[in-house]
Formats: sequence, structure tokens, C-alpha cells
Amino acid sequence: MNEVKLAVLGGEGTGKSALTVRFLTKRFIGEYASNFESIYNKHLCLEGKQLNLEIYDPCSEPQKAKFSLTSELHWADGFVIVYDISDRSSFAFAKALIYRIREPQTSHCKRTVESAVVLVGNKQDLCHVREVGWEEGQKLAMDNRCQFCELSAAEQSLEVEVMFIKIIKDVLTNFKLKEKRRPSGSKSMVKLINNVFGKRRKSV
Ligand SMILES: Nc1nc2c(ncn2[C@@H]2O[C@H](COP(=O)(O)OP(=O)(O)OP(=O)(O)O)[C@@H](O)[C@H]2O)c(=O)[nH]1
Repeated sequence: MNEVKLAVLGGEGTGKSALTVRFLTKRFIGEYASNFESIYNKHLCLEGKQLNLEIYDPCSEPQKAKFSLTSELHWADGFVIVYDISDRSSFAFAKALIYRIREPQTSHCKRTVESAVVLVGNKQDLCHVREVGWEEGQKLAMDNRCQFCELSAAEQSLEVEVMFIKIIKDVLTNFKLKEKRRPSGSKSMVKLINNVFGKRRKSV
């Protein structure tokens, strides 16, 4: 069975827990205890395949967090990067997170395929006090090979579900790509021997 690990990251109060809980329970709960981190488990069936999903929702107080960003980056197969469209500083924070994920040392140390990332502009219901334009979010995402959407965890259950399902599918696609790129032990050895000796024989 496939194991998919997602980390939901972003600035304080952007709605990370609201999005996660909305996806898992279809409910919006106004306030969440934010002084502890959680890893949620969900069993899913996607396109006829069973998978085990883990979603990491971090703690906003760094001194209480068990993970450092570095370990989150290594743990997760995909990232949901959240900002609040009514809070410009949260967009700057999201940008820094995306740069960190896409930084060569991070993306290449154990990965043969780039991580799946979706940038989410949350609290779209607050668009009357918007500080970050839709185009800005879209551009940041495009420039860094991320998916992008704006939505409201408070008001849009379906959109939240679609966003999570999309990123999970992207992760599964990456798993397949990684599988293809991995040289499969004995087969590649046979290929190598054939190439070397095959060519020599031809030239004799
Ligand atoms: N208007 C509006 N408020 C939202 C939305 N999503 C979350 N909130 C509110 O934003 C506040 C923070 O939401 P959380 O889900 O706790 O955000 P968080 O990013 O997990 O917070 P920390 O863990 O403290 O960083 C809460 O008061 C939520 O009710 C949304 O889509 N619209």
C-alpha cells in the first residue's frame, strides 16, 4: 500500500489546522488549539488504490515543535504551503518556505524527483480586506513549479477536498517517476554487460 506524507506549512494563524480538519472531517471549527503539533492519519481509496495518508500540522510555537523545518522537508512527500490572502506578511513567509523547499541542497539530497507543492491562498471569504492579489500567488507558484489555488477553509469544503486530492495525486505521480528512474539492480547490470561485451564483439 502507498504511504503518502504531507506537511501543511505556513505562517501563524493562516488556517493550516482549519484546512487539515476541513479535509479530514468536512467540518470547519472556528478555533483550534495551536500549541501542539499533530500528525493525522487517514485511509483513502484513490482511483481504485488503497493508500495511507499522514498529514503533519505543525505547532506555531517553535520551542514546542518536535520537528525542525529541515526534518519536515525530509519527512514529507508533498507540501501544502498556506498563506492568508488578507495578510501580506504571511505571503512573504510562504515565499520563504517555497524557496527553502526548492533550494538545490534540499531538493536534491535524497530526491530524484522534485517534491509536489501546492500554494494555497486561504481565507478567500475575506477578499474585501485582501492584501495579496490572486496574480501574485499564481506567479509565485508558477515560478517555482507549484500548484496554486485560493479558497476558504471556512466556507468551501469541496474546494479544500479537491486541493488535497490533487496534491496527493501529484505525490503518487512522483512515486511512479522515481520508480522509473531508479536503476533496477540486476536488470541494469545485464544491460551494462550487454552494452560493453556486445559492442566489443561487434568491433572484432
Ligand atoms: N475568515 C476565515 N477565517 C479562517 C479561515 N480559516 C481559518 N480561519 C480562522 O483563522 C484562525 C487561525 O486558524 P487556524 O486553523 O488555527 O490556523 P493555523 O495556521 O493552524 O494557526 P497556528 O497553528 O496558530 O499557526 C482561526 O480563528 C480560524 O477560525 C477562513 O478560510 N476564513
